[in-house]
Amino acid sequence: MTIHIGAEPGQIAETVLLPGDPYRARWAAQTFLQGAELVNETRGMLAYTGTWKGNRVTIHGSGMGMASMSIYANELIRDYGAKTLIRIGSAGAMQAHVQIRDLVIAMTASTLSTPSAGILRDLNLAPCADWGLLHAAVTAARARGARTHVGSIYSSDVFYDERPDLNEIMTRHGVLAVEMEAAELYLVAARHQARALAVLTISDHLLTGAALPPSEREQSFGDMVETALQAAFA
Ligand SMILES: O=P(O)(O)O[C@H]1O[C@H](CO)[C@@H](O)[C@H]1O
Ligand SMILES: O=c1cc[nH]c(=O)[nH]1
Repeated sequence: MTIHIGAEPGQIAETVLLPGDPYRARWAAQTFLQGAELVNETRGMLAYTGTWKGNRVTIHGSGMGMASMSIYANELIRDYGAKTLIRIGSAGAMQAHVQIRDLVIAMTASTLSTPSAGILRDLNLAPCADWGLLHAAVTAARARGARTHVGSIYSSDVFYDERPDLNEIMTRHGVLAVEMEAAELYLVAARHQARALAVLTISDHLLTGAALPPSEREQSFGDMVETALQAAFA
């Protein structure tokens, strides 16, 4: 047990999928895992451990934002021995060719700052996905026939952004999408020799205002979850 995770030692698998939304953790565990058991509900942050094709997996909510992700990533790696952490999240598209429902697999994540900034000080360390996971996820996503983009994303500290100038600069520099956790996940994982990746589903479009209808969310998120599971055990 840690301050934020109520699981007993051994109840967390070495492979952890991390959706921001704890209810997505419950849905993904019930849909994709065999024998899923609730292993955490501290602060309502649901986590389930079960198996996928015989491999042990935990699906654990991370909450929204890098401060929350930092807490869970630190405790999962340092206290429970997690070795592979894959974020499964929604994101807003920042490029015209990236469409609603598309998958974005993040090689790297730009930020204004992260909770790790106090440790890194003046070092502008580029948060970077694990290459093996990235390669396996791209292979799996393309084999499924999912429209998939691979490149850089932006991890924002705010959802209600008031810097249209910044978005325009990022669009010009090829940033594919915005979300709120991947950069800190990559940095914490790197610091503790764990593997990390973010596989994202485009839920809305910053340039067009289009958004995924709630009724279609599960099927779209399904491609993301299965891609993450295939990558973890490739
Ligand atoms: O769908 P999730 O995984 O929560 O991810 C995105 O959605 C939340 C904002 O609505 C932020 O957490 C952002 O990163
Ligand atoms: O952080 C996020 C997530 C989804 N869509 C956005 O516009 N931002």
